[in-house]
Parts: sequence; structure tokens; C-alpha cells
Amino acid sequence: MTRPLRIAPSILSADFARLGAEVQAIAEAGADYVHVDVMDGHFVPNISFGAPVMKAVRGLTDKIFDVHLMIAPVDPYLTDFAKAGADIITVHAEAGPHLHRSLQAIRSLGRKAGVALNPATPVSVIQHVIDDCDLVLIMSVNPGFGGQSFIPESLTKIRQAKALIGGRDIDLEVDGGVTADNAAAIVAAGANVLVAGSAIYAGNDPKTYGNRIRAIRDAASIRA
Ligand SMILES: O=C(CO)[C@H](O)[C@H](O)COP(=O)(O)O
Ligand SMILES: [Fe+2]
Repeated sequence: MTRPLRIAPSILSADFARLGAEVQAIAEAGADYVHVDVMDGHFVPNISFGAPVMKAVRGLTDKIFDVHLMIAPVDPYLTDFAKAGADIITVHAEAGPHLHRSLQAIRSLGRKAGVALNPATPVSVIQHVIDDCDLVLIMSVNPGFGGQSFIPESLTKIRQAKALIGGRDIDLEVDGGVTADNAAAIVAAGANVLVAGSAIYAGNDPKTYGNRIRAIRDAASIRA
């Protein structure tokens, strides 16, 4: 079964001074999801924003809010993000010792549960929680910053994650260094949700967003 392709612009690369307008702009430009990168300066070496900021822009569009939590501990904040309007909440497998509990907590809040893997973390780490996941996120850069280059070895991990998922109803997302140039290879490896921050928001000119989203979507639709 081929899963629908989803393009998820990351607002980490938005102009934060105009965050609401930047969210509306990508929604109008054809984004499927709004990817929200939450960083704590502890799990990753950068701080972005938290649930109150996300809540402030949530009402501006009906798009799916795809929240990528790069925070540890993560469990104490799941309710805040659910209340702030997250549709998908993704936690890192490396963020704590009780991944199964975190995934179950997200589902019990009525949200889709995602699990993210850092570049050095093998796919086998999620083998025993795969039926508790609605989304698997393969990080194709070390998390913490936008604008980094795609790590080519990620393609092997995407293939492995796709094999683990098999026929299950689980999305496979890739995040970090995604561009129109590598989108076909990423989708050919098995991914169906592509996060892109700098490739869409570079220059922060809303007039360019539609073409950039379309370029990634068209490239991904061709498949490598
Ligand atoms: O999770 C992230 C970083 O930790 C971001 O989602 C990711 O880096 C997107 O930005 P870019 O497309 O510029 O790499
Ligand atoms: Fe992300």
C-alpha cells in the first residue's frame, strides 16, 4: 500500500517576528502539515519555543500540527502540547528510559504517537514498540538546528524502518536536510512524510513558499 505523500514545513526556519503570518503562508502555499520543533537546550544544544507559542498560532489554520519534541524529560509536557492543539506528538527514543509509557500516554491523550530516532540510534530500538506508534521519524541530521546537510546513511535507516513497519498503518517521516534534490531518493527508500525547514523558508519570502513546496512534492512524486 502506498501511503499519501505529506509535506511538512518546519516553522523552526520561519521568521519568528511574524510567526502567525508564516504559519498561514505555508498553509496557503500547499503544506500538508505544520512541523513544530520544540527544543530544550538540554536534550539538544538549542532552545526554540514551547507549548504557549504553538498554541498562539494553532488557531490560524486547520492543518495537522506535527510536533517534534526534542526535550528530556518529555512525559511531563505531553498534556501541555495536546491541550495546545498538537495532532501528532513525536518523542525521541533517546529522551528517556520509558518510551513505551510515553507512546501510550500520547495515545491516551487522543493524539497520534510518533517516535524519532537520532542518526546514531538503530531502528531495532523501536522493534518492540512499533505497534504503539502511529509515526516513525528518522532524523537525517543531528537534531538541534535547521539548515544542516542530509546524512546519506539515513537512506539505509529509512529502508530498515520501512521493513519494520511492513503493512502497519504507520507514517514514515524524514527530518533534516530534505530538499527537492534528495526528495525522490527519500521517498524511494520508503518515507511518505517529508519535513523541510530551510528548503521552504529560506529568505522568508512568502511568495516563494508555494513553488518550493511544489518542487519538493513534484520531485518526491517522481521517485528515484
Ligand atoms: O528537527 C529539526 C532539527 O532538529 C528540523 O525539523 C529540521 O532540521 C528541519 O530543518 P532543515 O530542513 O533546514 O534541515
Ligand atoms: Fe523536526
